[in-house]
Amino acid sequence: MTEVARKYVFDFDSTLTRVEALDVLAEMTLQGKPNREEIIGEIQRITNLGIDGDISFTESLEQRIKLLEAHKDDLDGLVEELRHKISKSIESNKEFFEKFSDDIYVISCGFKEFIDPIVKEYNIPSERVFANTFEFDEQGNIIGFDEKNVLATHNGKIECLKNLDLKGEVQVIGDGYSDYVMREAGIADKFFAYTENVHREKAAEHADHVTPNLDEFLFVNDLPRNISYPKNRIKILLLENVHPAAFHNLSEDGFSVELVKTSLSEEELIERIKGVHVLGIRSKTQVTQKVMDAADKLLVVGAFCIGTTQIDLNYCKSKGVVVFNAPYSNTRSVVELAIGEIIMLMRSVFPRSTEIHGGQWNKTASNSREVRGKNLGIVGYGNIGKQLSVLAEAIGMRVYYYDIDDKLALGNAVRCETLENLLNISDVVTLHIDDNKANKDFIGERELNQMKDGAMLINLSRGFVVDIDALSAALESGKLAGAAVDVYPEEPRANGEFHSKLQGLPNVILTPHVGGSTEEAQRNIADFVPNKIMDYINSGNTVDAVNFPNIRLPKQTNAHRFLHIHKNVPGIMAKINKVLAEYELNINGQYLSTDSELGYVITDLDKEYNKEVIKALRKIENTIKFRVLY
Ligand SMILES: NC(=O)C1=CN([C@@H]2O[C@H](COP(=O)(O)OP(=O)(O)OC[C@H]3O[C@@H](n4cnc5c(N)ncnc54)[C@H](O)[C@@H]3O)[C@@H](O)[C@H]2O)C=CC1
Ligand SMILES: O=C(O)CCC(=O)C(=O)O
Repeated sequence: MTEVARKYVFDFDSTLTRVEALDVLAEMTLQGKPNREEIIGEIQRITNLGIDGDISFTESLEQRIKLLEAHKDDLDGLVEELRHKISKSIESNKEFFEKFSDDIYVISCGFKEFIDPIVKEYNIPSERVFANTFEFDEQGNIIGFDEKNVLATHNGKIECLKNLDLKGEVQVIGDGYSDYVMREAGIADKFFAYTENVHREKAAEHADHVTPNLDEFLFVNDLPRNISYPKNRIKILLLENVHPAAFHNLSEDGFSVELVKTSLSEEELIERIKGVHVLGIRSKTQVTQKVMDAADKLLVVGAFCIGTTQIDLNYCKSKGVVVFNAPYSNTRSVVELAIGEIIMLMRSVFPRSTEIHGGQWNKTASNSREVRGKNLGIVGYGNIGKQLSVLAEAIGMRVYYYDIDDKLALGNAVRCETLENLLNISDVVTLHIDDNKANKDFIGERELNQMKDGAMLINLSRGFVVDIDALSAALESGKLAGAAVDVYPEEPRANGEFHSKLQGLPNVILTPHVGGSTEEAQRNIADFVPNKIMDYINSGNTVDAVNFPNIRLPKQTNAHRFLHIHKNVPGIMAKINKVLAEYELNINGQYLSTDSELGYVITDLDKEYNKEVIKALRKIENTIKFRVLY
């Protein structure tokens, strides 16, 4: 890293700290006053007018101090409060303040009485803090400020910085008007609009660079920092209206997140994927080879659902892109819908409902049966199938299941050796096989004919699993007495018009792929998948990845972490370790996880090393991706 003879001038309020100190002081001193909220609101309004340059700073200060009614004794409490309100990225980058201590200044229109003790902990001595000072009366009440101080005047920071006559490039880091005018006046060389705590449009417009946190500032200036790559530079694109909590979780961690309500076509996605590090989708978006070829920065795909066949998993893997899904978050929702549909179909509730909506009263018991004692055939005894098995038994059904794998029968469920056996005996057949493309037309004319006369079929798995022409023929002929279908061979990318051969058939429940669409499920997914994404981006963990060797790594403490993804070819580990040995790295730990095609090796090492090793590791033949984390 190059150390340039630069000077760094920081603002205090809303930059070094997350708050405006006088607002905090007001909260404290006005406690118990009946019109407290009103006065605090007024103080904040005046503060903002001053920051944006809409009233003179002296005026803003005078008005606020009058409203504050503060005392000298309140200041200790204020300092204590402020200690807990240091900006997150300032707090995590103490190393910069230590190493560049001699070049860092604070110029603030706040007050030395509370700034000095706070910034002292960041190696900024009182003599490099330029701020106002309070005036007290004999009882210690704060009655004003030193009006002779340039910082108590309009554009006082310009005057203050001019008087300092700093040598070298002067960079100002702040959030408001009084900061960017130093740059405009030509006294500072660069202004960085600091938006970690507050985003002021005017400041951003006048900035050489908008810096959402100190990580970004340190990154663009190539200065020592706590984190290898600022998270705000990691772009996340979330499609298909995923729950807003996902946006919240990922933005809270510092990532730049964009939400799109619908899925995108291949062409649209090819356009949008450029520069994106993380893509979040549900079941509609196809992540094809063409999309992956256009993805120049992609690290992770998050499927905010169970199914992953919409993603070319192997191609993602060959590009070193990890895919996560949410294998259990909506399981219960699908199961509850299946239970509801079994009952609705058996009782012919939908035909009765349609009749009465049409103004027809048709009280009848024909084609209306209890589910108790009836045979339920579950095809696919996985997470959904098993949970459905338990609930169906609880309402008195006899459960049969068929699965290609050997599965433990829960409760009294009975395994069927063949699909035909299950179809022959079931009153209701419900499909919960996985979204494997080999399951296309799994239920066709032959299978429907193997079902009992008057039986019902439920498909909550994938549309292509059932031959829709055959199903509609079986319903029209009366072979089947009803069906519930949630998934279709072709589904629209956004809400709107939709057509299916099954429309208008009696005792057929049609839903628009909402098996997993409950508030609870979407909320669960919005926690589960972002956690997996963050765990991979921040630490390299691949636990529960669907296309990648899984590894749970120990916590990275005081070390740099090299993540090397490569084709699993003979001799590659030896090459990696040869490079590490050549550069004499002090290795704290090394972890390896492989499958037949891919190797993922993680090396934790001491922070001090020759950075040329990174280039050497990237150059190793068959390297797919390489990242450094700290
Ligand atoms: N409608 C909706 O909104 C939702 C649909 N789903 C779909 O539900 C399906 C099941 O989900 P999970 O239970 O979580 O999956 P899972 O992977 O836990 O279970 C699937 C089971 O099907 C079995 N299987 C696969 N192919 C088979 C075949 N040809 N014959 C017999 N058994 C076969 C597997 O061995 C496995 O036990 C998936 O297709 C998923 O995409 C999941 C959530 C919501
Ligand atoms: O809710 C979705 O978008 C898809 C639900 C689903 O089919 C799944 O989780 O596999």
